[in-house]
Amino acid sequence: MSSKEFTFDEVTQHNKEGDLWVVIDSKVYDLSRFADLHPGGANVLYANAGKDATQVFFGLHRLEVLQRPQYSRLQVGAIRGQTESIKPLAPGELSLVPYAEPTWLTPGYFSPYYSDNHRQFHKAVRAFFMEFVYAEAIRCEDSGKRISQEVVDKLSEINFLAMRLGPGKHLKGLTLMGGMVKPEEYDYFHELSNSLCRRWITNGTFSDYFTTLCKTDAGLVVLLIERTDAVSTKAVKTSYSATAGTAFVTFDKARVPVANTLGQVGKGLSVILSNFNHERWMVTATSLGAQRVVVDECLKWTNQRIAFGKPLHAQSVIRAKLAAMISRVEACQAWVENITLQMNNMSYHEQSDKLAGPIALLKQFVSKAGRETAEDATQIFGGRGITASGMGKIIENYHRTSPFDAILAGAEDVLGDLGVRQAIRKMPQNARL
Ligand code: HEM
Repeated sequence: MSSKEFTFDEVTQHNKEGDLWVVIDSKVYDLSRFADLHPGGANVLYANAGKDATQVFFGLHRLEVLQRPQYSRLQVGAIRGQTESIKPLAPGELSLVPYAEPTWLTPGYFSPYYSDNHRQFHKAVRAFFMEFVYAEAIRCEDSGKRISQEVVDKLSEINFLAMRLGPGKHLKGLTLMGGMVKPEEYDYFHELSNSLCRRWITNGTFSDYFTTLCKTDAGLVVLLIERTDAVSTKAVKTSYSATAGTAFVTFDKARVPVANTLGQVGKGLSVILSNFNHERWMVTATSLGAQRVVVDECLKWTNQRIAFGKPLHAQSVIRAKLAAMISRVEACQAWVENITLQMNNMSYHEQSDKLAGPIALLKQFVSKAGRETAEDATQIFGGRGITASGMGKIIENYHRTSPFDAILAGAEDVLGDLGVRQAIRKMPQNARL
């Protein structure tokens, strides 16, 4: 990238085919030779030759286009006396777009639930994911390949997978996030605060061990089955993720040591059910993180996309959609945080008794809200919301993958039913109108 400086008058001289410069956010690009290669065609570039194309550029491209090496090298200098104002977030940096972050992370707002330690922890985890995981996750989603051992090792270094199991005695003696939080102080709000970071499930195709519910003459039992020649897996293509490793697993006379029995023989179902509340809560937390990203994308897009001379948000129908999605994500956040507070203060058995119903209803509500938001966002982005690259790629991804949240750990209808049945079970005998 050149550090040369130009006046705007100098740029305006380069205004024709074969000698074509534009200014984007104070930076000067020489597109003379690129014009014929431009995916959007040469004519649109000729129409902007020698001009400041910032607005028109951001109506059609994501910022990341300019950061790709093959395009960043088209920059020949900058306009004298001006500095760039449009920058990507640094790792760990918070979005300043309204509602893109929950209030506990927004300067000037308050929360009864989080301490400064939660905030520092969240910042460090977010920075870690941006620095070490995000690029790899995107690469593997495109290729369907297993994540590298290097990233797995990085995650192990901070004991991320152990933290994903929630607070508890399994954390004893571990150094969490480089010592940022003591194992005995790690709580469900720390875990919730991780939810703004994307992650993927590695199972089936990549697993070394399979936690399996088996039917025996003595009843159901859960076994930890090691991958051997007797175990084969076949990748299953899904609409939600290439890196989820979803697989069809076949066991052919696999033998398992008695020591690999989880729980008691005949009580297998209890073992499987024992994790459900935490898993369902975790799904609501990750859905919430994704919904915030969608709000951030939609507010930016409706602000920068100019149609008929006005930003998209000049249309009341667009503002109504934004209002609905903001309200939904704030409602979800408030409910998730309330449940998280209960989890922090209840024993495992109290949680099983008092929270199974509320968590089931919460998950139903959050995943439905997510899918409504996915629909609204797709309408706002139009054709770009259904293309997997370019401006609407995150919306396309969320619209395609949000049904995952509606199914994983219990489908919406089943959870709604469970929530109400739990409430009915707890009705006082003498309750009358
Ligand atoms: C440094 C300057 C530019 C670069 C590197 C660039 C690069 C690209 C790339 C890579 C795409 C493919 C879509 C994507 O990945 O988002 C694209 C699409 C497009 N570009 Fe550019 N572009 C530049 C400037 C401009 C300008 C000044 C205009 C003016 C109108 C323009 C109009 C378009 C259009 C109309 C499309 C198709 C968009 C769509 O189908 O949604 N580009 N450009």
